[in-house]
Amino acid sequence: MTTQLDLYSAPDPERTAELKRTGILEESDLITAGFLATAPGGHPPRNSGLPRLEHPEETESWVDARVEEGSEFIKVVVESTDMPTLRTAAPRAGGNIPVTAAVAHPSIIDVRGRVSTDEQALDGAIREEQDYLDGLYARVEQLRAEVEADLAAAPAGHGGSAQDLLDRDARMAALATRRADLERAENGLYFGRLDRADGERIHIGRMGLRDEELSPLLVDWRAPAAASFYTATVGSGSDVRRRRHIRTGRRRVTGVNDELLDLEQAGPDDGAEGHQADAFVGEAALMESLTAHRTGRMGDIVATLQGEQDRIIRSGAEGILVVQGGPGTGKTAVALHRAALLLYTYPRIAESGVLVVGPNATFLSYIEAVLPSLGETQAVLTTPDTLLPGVTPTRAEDAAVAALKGHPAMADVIAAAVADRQAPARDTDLTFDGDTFQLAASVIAAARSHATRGGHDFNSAGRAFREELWSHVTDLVVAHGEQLLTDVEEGFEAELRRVDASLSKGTDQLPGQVDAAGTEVTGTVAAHERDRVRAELEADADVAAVIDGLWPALTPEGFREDLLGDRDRLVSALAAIDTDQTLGESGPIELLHRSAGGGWSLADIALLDEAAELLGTDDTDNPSAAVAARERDLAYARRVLASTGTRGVSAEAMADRFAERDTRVLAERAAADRTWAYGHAVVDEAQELSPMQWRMLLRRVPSGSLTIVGDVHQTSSADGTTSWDTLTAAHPRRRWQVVELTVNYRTPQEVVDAALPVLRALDPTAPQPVSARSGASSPWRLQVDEDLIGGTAQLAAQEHAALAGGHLAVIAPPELLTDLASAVADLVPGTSAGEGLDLDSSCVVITPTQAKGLEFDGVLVADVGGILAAPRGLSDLYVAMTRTTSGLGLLHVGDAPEVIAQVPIRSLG
Ligand SMILES: Nc1ncnc2c1ncn2[C@@H]1O[C@H](COP(=O)(O)OP(=O)(O)OP(=O)(O)O)[C@@H](O)[C@H]1O
Repeated sequence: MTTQLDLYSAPDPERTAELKRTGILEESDLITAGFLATAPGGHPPRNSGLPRLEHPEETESWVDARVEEGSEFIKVVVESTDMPTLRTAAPRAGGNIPVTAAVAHPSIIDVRGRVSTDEQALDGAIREEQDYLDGLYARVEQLRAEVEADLAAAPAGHGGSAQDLLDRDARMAALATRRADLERAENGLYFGRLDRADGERIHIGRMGLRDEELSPLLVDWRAPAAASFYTATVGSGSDVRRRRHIRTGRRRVTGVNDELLDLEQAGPDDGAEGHQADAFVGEAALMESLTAHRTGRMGDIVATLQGEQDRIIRSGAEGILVVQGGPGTGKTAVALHRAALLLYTYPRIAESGVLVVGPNATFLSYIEAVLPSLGETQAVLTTPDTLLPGVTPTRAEDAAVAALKGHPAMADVIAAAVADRQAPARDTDLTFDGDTFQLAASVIAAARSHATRGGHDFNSAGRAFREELWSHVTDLVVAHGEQLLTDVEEGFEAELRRVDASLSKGTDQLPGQVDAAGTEVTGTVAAHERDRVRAELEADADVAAVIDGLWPALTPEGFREDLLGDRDRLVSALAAIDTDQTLGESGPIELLHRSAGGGWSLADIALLDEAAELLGTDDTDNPSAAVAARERDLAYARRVLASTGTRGVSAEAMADRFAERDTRVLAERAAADRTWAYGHAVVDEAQELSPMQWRMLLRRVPSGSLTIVGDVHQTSSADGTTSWDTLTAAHPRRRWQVVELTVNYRTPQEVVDAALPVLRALDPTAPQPVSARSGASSPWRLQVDEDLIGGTAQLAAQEHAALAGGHLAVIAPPELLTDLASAVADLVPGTSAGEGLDLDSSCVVITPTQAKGLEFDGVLVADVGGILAAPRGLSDLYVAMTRTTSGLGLLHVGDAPEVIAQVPIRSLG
């Protein structure tokens, strides 16, 4: 049964009196106002402490009230159900607190506490915004109809040149994009309004819309005109008088919150909240969003961005912006919104795309919907292990080997190893046609010096080197031939003289100075004869082996195998650097040598990329990419011709046009090309990257425009960054700026406080983190000495049931994962774990590394001691404890580790 409640209603005084009489409300409870609104579907937020609805389609109601200074809390009393009463976060003075209560039988909901508002003003505001929203949708419908008409009117595609077909293709693609844009309008199209002192109103939304006269109806949130929606505060000098947040559910306005920024203008009953300079922007809308259920996927926060976040998002595209921030401060959200803003603002970035790098595939699934929801598809989402097209790491590797391969000195090792492959200058013999020729060391050295002049890559320089040697060898062979001819000639003349003498008959002319093949028998070889000699030389496998061997064409993969698989080569390359001091004394040669063969590891990717950069492309040996591209173009051309019924154009001719104008979408082209120059890159969980991975990444963005977000207290990889100074110092020529986010939007203050000793153990000087809300969680710990797996699984089942459909993560050390996942799955069907983690599952069992960047309604940390035992155990524990939006349980074997000792104990009940 669906129950509809009035959108807004004042509390019923009679009913209130009855509630006081029956003791549900206390006499001292002051009820000044209460409002209800309904939105079908959904569940109460986890933080409400209310059970999930068995039939969520019945109703979900929320109460929105302004809480005045001095109030401690507001409480929602739900009569006629046995649901607990709700105590929300202690309100900030002057802020709005949304309270969500799910009511199966909503006979009455009252708000108590000192709350006040003017429901008539709100009612009017909602009607006003509903009218505006209706107008926006009318315009959207009109634009949609135009796009559909254009699509229908597009020529069927018969006949015409290949160029015409391509133009038609491009036009259809543009119309389809426009249609997709307009479809996005169904979700949160309009969310903000600014009233300026001069009476101008700006309506802000997910996209820009204009009326038929081209006057703006809706300003895209990214446009400069929208900036003050996120940043204007009382006393900030802006001319904004009122900021209004409009909450919508599809095409219906469900709530309005006003903040008056020009307090002198605000009357006492303006129906709006005053705004403190340090308060949140649109607090009611923000709190509603923060306490909503997690879905397993990140959503955009475009309606509730806060000032410090907005300033980062809008800062210019130049240089590298490092955003440091504790857990939950919105770094990921900010980085993605910044990418959307840059794509919108700078055409040159849109033309070359944005690279988004995240720590693992699960994290990419978690964030993948954010940019499309903001209308941006020109981004390539990737992880460090897929940054090198065509190479997939399949091999696990020791942390010590991985750390060694990630060390910045490996760049010198690779460079030295590459140099070692360039023509060692020693006398070298080769045999051709039964004769032995010598390439003198001095000739090889000169050719090498000519080839490396001008800073060419290894393979280009190698081509020049080999060409010089081929030419030299040809000279040697030709000279040898000339010598033979001279010898023959001299022998012939001697013979003639002998004959002359014997015949006593003089001669001054030899028969035929030029023979039939054009060879000048006087000693100079004709050009075409030289070419013939060169061709014969090149066809000689032994000669080619000697010349190619002096400076071989190399692929990065072959080079890496040759290097790591050959102890002598390693010794020689490592001799280039002071191994004791730079790579440690743990036997770098042995560690690296051992890691040869058996596929690629993650750390190999950056080494291969470094090698690829120095080696350059080897087109001669690798035509396959070009062949594959041609086949793809041909197949596509045939499909287009077949589907459009075009005659008179061959698939080959059309494919030729594709080759000139690659029809793959930008993101596809970029992802397949190692040398693609992205317009901007976003690097998330950036603290995890090794110095060698940084070199690889920075190469992808020659413009040097990057947004790097991370937290140096959450670093878990052995070769990751624990100070941004190290990173900036390693690349002094780049332009760096480090900024900080300070407020945790994910984790309630109680959890932040519970994690504080861990943070302080990591860094005693770390600033005290602040959360946006409190009162939503009571972290606990429990000693589980016997049957850790079974005990944890049981607790997980209990917690999962208590979440009533909310998302639970059990975070455990890697060695427990398999057993724990199967034990939890026995009790909680549908539990997901391991590779290919299903984020839609309401229960997951994961390691701290896998949990990076994710968030859940509740978290159970299994075996705190086991997590702390890892090389970066404190960081891992800090990550694990800060993934929750509400509940946190910590399980430990034996005495509680010191860093969690002050968390209250929960007894097994
Ligand atoms: N202004 C905001 N409005 C609404 N929600 C927000 C806002 N800022 C952050 N959040 C929410 O807070 C949560 C944490 O954000 P996010 O994952 O971006 O933080 P983070 O700094 O990357 O965290 P971590 O370092 O722990 O991975 C997300 O659910 C995000 O949507």
